[in-house]
Amino acid sequence: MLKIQNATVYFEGRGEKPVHALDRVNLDIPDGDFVVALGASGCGKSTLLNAIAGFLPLSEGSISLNGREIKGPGADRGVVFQKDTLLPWSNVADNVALGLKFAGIGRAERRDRAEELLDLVGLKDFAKSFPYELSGGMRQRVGIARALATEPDILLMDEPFGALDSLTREKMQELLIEVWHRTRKRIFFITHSIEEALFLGTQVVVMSPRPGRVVARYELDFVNRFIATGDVRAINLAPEFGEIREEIREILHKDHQKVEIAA
Ligand SMILES: Nc1ncnc2c1ncn2[C@@H]1O[C@H](COP(=O)(O)OP(=O)(O)OP(=O)(O)O)[C@@H](O)[C@H]1O
Repeated sequence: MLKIQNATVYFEGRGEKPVHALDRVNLDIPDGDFVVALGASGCGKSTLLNAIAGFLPLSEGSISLNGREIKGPGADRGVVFQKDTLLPWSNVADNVALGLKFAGIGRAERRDRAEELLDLVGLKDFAKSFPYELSGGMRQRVGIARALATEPDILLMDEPFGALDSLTREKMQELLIEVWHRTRKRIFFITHSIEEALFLGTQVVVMSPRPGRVVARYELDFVNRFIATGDVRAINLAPEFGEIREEIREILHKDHQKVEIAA
C-alpha cells in the first residue's frame, strides 16, 4: 500500500508569502490500483508526485510505501516525465537497463531484462536504435520500459503523453493499459485531460488550486471495461462516462475562474 496522510507542502516565496502548494492530501494507493490525479494548472499535482518520488520533502504529513516512510528517491519508485530523459548517446537497450547498471546487475541479465521490457512496450526490434531515431511516442515507451526495469512497487507518471499528438496519445493510453494489465503494477498518473483520466483510472482524484487539495474522488471501471472489450468507442459513448466528464468539467471550470480572478 502507498499511503499519503495529510500531505502538505509550502514553498518559500521570494520574500513574499509562502506558496501553499499542497494542503492535507490523503490518498491510499493499494497494490494494482491505477490512480489518476486531474486538475487545473498549479493545483499541486506535480508537487504530490515529486513528494511520492522523494524529490521534495513534505512540510507536514507523511507518505509511506509498504509501511516504510518515504524520505528520498528509491528504486521502489519508477518515474516517467512528460519530456523523455533518455541518454542520447546510449542505445535503447542501454537506456532501459540504466537503473540495472546502477544496481550492479551484470551485463547478460541487463540485456535479457531490457529485451523482455522492450517486448512489453512493443519495441523489440529497436534495442540497438538511438533515441534520435525514434518518434516521441516511441521514446516515451522506452521511458516506461526503463522505469519498470528495477521492478518498482509503483510507477509515477507526470503527464507522460502531454506532448504527443492525439492519435499517438490514444495508442499510448492503450499500450499503458496493456502494461498495467500484464504487470499489475500500481500507477500514479497525472493529466490535464478529463477523458484520459476517466479512461485510465480505477481511482480518479480531482484537485483544485490555491491551496492544492483533493476536491472530488471517483472509483471507476472504464479501464477494466476496455480490457474486457477493447471497445474505446462504446466507453466514450457510455452515458455514465459523459455524466462524470460533465461533473468534473464543472469543477475544473470553477477553478479556472478562481485562478483568472486571482491573476
Ligand atoms: N519549487 C517551487 N518553488 C515555489 N513555488 C513552487 C515550486 N514548485 C511549484 N510551485 C508552486 O506550487 C503550486 C503547485 O505547483 P505544481 O507544479 O505542483 O502544480 P501542477 O498541478 O502540477 O501544475 P501543472 O499542471 O501546470 O504542472 C503552483 O502555484 C506553483 O507555482
